[in-house]
Amino acid sequence: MEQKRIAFIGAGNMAGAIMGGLVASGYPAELITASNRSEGKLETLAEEYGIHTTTDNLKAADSADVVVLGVKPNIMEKVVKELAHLNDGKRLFISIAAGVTLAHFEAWFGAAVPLIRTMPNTPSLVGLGMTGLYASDSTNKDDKAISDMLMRAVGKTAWVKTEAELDHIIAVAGSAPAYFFLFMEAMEAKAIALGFDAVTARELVQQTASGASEMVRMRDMPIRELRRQVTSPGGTTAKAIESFQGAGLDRLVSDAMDAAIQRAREMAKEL
Ligand SMILES: NC(=O)C1=CN([C@@H]2O[C@H](COP(=O)(O)OP(=O)(O)OC[C@H]3O[C@@H](n4cnc5c(N)ncnc54)[C@H](O)[C@@H]3O)[C@@H](O)[C@H]2O)C=CC1
Ligand SMILES: O=C(O)[C@@H]1CCC=N1
Repeated sequence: MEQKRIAFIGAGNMAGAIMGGLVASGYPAELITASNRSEGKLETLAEEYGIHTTTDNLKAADSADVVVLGVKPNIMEKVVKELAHLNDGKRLFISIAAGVTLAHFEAWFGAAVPLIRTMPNTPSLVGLGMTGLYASDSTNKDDKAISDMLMRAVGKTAWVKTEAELDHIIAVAGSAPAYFFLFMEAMEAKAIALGFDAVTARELVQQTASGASEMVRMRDMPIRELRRQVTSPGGTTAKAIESFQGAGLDRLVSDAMDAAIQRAREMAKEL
């Protein structure tokens, strides 16, 4: 694939992770420019990755073939309107923002735009991201390939065929690290209440979560079967699982994921 000049507009946590992943995967740092409102983050990025930096969004985007829009959803309209005249039908725009739809982008650009919407998650910061991607009709094969390459630099990718499915990706992956953190927080708090010191409690929870996750990754069997293997009939695990299921865990999880999807739709309407 021909190597493109890539500009990141908004160089926060998520965009910073993608830039780091790109450079680590061997993408030439001299082809990457980060633009951010504040200079502090830019200095760190320039030092760590050797990329170009600027506080001038327009300058960054103007010199790029691919523009990654990495600002928060409520800032997006302002940023896009500033860059709208750069939409020449060839330059690719990639959004990582939740709840900002293709219709918003087209309204703010004032025209159809080659745009790929993505929904990453924070484990991208440690190279274990899971990103959903959706391509607008104005994009081509190369646009999809470069977006996929960008997000694979920080983890795995899954393409969806409709924009609505990106809201489902938010529920299953984008927001989902927080569900696991919440569960781990509750376990850590209980471990401390049981008398473990904070360091040990954290390690017990972290290593167990990581071990369970690795088993799902490495063993080609249903997750239900992995659970069954821990659960001796009449044993301790069975009692714990009974307690979770008695409290309606499946329903709680399903309701929580529906709430995330609902909020993504609302956010789109609020813009
Ligand atoms: N945090 C998460 O779990 C996820 C976040 N996202 C999306 O990623 C996007 C960025 O989120 P984070 O990286 O977490 O936020 P962040 O706050 O770390 O990054 C946003 C950056 O944009 C900069 N910025 C603000 N106004 C600007 C402007 N006018 N021009 C240039 N830069 C400007 C800020 O200084 C900041 O560095 C959001 O749209 C969010 O919806 C998507 C998936 C997951
Ligand atoms: O909570 C949010 O709105 C963003 C999108 C997915 C994860 N964080």
